[in-house]
Amino acid sequence: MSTKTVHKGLTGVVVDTTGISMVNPETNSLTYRGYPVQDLAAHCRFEEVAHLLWHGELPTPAQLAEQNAVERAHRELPADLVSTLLHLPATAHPMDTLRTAVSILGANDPHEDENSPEANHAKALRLFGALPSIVALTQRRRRGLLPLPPRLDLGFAENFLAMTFGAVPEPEVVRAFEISLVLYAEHSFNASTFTSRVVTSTLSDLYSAITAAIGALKGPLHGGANEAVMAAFEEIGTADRAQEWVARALAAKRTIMGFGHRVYKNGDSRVPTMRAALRTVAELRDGQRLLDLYESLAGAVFAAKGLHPNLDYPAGPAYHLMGFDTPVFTPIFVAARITGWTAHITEQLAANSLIRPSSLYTGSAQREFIA
Ligand SMILES: CC(=O)SCCNC(=O)CCNC(=O)[C@H](O)C(C)(C)COP(=O)(O)OP(=O)(O)OC[C@H]1O[C@@H](n2cnc3c(N)ncnc32)[C@H](O)[C@@H]1OP(=O)(O)O
Ligand SMILES: O=C([O-])CC(=O)C(=O)O
Repeated sequence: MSTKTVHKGLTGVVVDTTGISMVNPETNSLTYRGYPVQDLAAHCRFEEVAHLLWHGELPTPAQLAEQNAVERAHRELPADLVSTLLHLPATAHPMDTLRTAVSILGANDPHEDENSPEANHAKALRLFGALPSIVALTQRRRRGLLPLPPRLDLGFAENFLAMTFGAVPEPEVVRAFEISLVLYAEHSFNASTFTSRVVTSTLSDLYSAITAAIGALKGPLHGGANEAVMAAFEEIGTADRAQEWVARALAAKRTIMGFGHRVYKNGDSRVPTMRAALRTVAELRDGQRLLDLYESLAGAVFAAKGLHPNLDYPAGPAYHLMGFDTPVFTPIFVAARITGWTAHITEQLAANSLIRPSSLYTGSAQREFIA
């Protein structure tokens, strides 16, 4: 009889230390490098939060200007990348397009295999600048529109939206979008970040770690839930149908996307901030019907199962009201989480140990081979 204990799903297993963020389920709080995420969302540009995650401190004006200059220089996508992306089927999932794009950027980077902190920071900035352009291209292509050039006079969030929709929207919508980026930026050892650390631990390259992380984020139990939330809203239709829909879904043992969390059991610390951002967008974009459905479904799920919403629940409808197609929601999450992923890759390399857990064998006993 084995004395090994199986930690299914690694629940509760502490696999390493991190100085990047702290998720505290007891107090329902999340801090990035010590700062409460709500304060960062209220007061910081997303670029400042990116600097904080990468360097441990908020930037001085000079540091921010320097980082912005590099990020903006990467917004223009290489022509061969654009041409390859335009050859992918127009029906490809935008997460597949994004994963392919990162892979191509890696293959074209002569410094791909350099793993010094400086080389990897340069790659992080390259992806930080390029990802919104790839997401915008993908969204426009879905609507039969040509890609737009980047706007180098604009900040990260404004440029992202202008490249997608052709103009900068109302300042309140830009702020709501930027708040979502700050909230999505980092969340300790979630599945995609852990994936990036596993790949990094083999001393593979940053682009390989990020393509793997994108694959992990795509699943509906993780980042893909923000898309699945919209599918549920469409299925339910109106607020008055939510309770009956929940009863049927739970009776059929369906998972209700956008609810529950591996770490937070009493509510996701980011939800109130994102819910307020959703409300702002809903007021500007005729979203009362969606808001009613949001509240009614949340109430019905809590009443039936005691589950709280996670960040994907308010983010999905907010992106919908901003004008994004549902399959583009998780790619936006990627454009934000690239900051957290790359901070973790650097942290992993600074004190690396190959990540290779053990397993408890339950297959056939050893037997004789007969040729
Ligand atoms: C940004 C993010 O990635 S946040 C996460 C996004 N993912 C989702 O929204 C997907 C829906 N949620 C889920 O599938 C789960 O809550 C997870 C995967 C996020 C967390 O899973 P776990 O930590 O394994 O869940 P946990 O052990 O707490 O589940 C307890 C019970 O609640 C149930 N449960 C948890 N979440 C849900 C849900 N969304 N719908 C229905 N039942 C659920 C589980 O089936 C389990 O039921 P049981 O005791 O009868 O078997
Ligand atoms: O922490 C998790 O398991 C998932 C999550 O909320 C995130 O990655 O933002």
